[in-house]
Amino acid sequence: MKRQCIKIPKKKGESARRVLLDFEILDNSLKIGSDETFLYLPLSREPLSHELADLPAEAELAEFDFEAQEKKPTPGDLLGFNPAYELIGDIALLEDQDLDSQKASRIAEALLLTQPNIKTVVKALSPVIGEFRVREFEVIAGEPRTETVHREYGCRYKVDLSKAYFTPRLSTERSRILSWVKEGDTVVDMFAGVGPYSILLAKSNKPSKVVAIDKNPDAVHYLKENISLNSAKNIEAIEGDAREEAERFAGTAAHVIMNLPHNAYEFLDSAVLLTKPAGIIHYYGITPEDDLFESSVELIRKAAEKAGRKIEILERRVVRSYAPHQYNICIEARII
Ligand SMILES: C[S@@+](CC[C@H](N)C(=O)[O-])C[C@H]1O[C@@H](n2cnc3c(N)ncnc32)[C@H](O)[C@@H]1O
Repeated sequence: MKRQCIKIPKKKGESARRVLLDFEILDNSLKIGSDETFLYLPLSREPLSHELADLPAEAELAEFDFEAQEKKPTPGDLLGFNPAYELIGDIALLEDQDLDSQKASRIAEALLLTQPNIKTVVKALSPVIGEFRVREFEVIAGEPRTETVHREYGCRYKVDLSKAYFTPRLSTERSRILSWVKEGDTVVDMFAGVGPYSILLAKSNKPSKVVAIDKNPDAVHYLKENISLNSAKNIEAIEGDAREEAERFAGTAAHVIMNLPHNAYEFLDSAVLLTKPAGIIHYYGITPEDDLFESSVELIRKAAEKAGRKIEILERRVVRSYAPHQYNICIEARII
């Protein structure tokens, strides 16, 4: 099957393969291709510019007709059904809190047997709750821990899932926000968690400064560790309440990221305060299907009007389905 790939002279093939593995963009379901001079390394997605920059200079994007790898047994082959799980670093998370312990153990065993990248299987004991948006877990099998390192777009995020929020499900969303940011912009990430938006943005070298705020001391502990793990520059990690910190950075932000979907509306005054003229708020919400955007747009408009400003809605989109008839949405609003 024809696929996009990295074409590289054979003598540089191994170093290119390692870079692609590191960024998790080598498609392992396909056999690496070759001819007399070149290797063809299949890609699982379009590489970002900083990922391409890390490849040997001789690397180029190309197309190649690949053969599929021989099929290894899957968890579904052992179980007779495909188990639902989320992979965060080397931890597989079974999200169904109603899963009985016998079935959970069978799934865990099948995952550990067939997926060498999984070292621990945990089951969620609660939904994401509280001000810090964390959940409780039970380790079902494997190494007894809830800390892991997750790789995303060439960045590494260390996180203890029982202490700070993290989900890989927003990875596409994070790269979408990256596409909004321009050279020299100041970005304020009001609810930064362990840093997946802030660090990706800082690593792109586009913003002149990223201010990453979180109230959860554990999240900020990992945020700081992740800043050094990724050698991210021009980023300031702040443990504090976004509302209070907004005073300090008033009028500076070209972009304000509000990734606290259940409560972001309570912080709109602060987000407006943060924006410089024509700055953009990236507002996340959880909304019902019969009012996906209208009420949220009104809340943004009211917060802007209170500050004597106007809004222009640039984009609105459904990020993902959240619960029956409820959606995680994002609105991009320019504050004029
Ligand atoms: C849904 S999580 C998002 C984290 C991160 N943006 C991500 O994508 O992984 C929301 C974060 O907001 C933080 N938070 C909640 N209230 C806050 C406040 N008043 N000020 C700053 N951070 C807050 C929580 O601790 C949590 O880490």
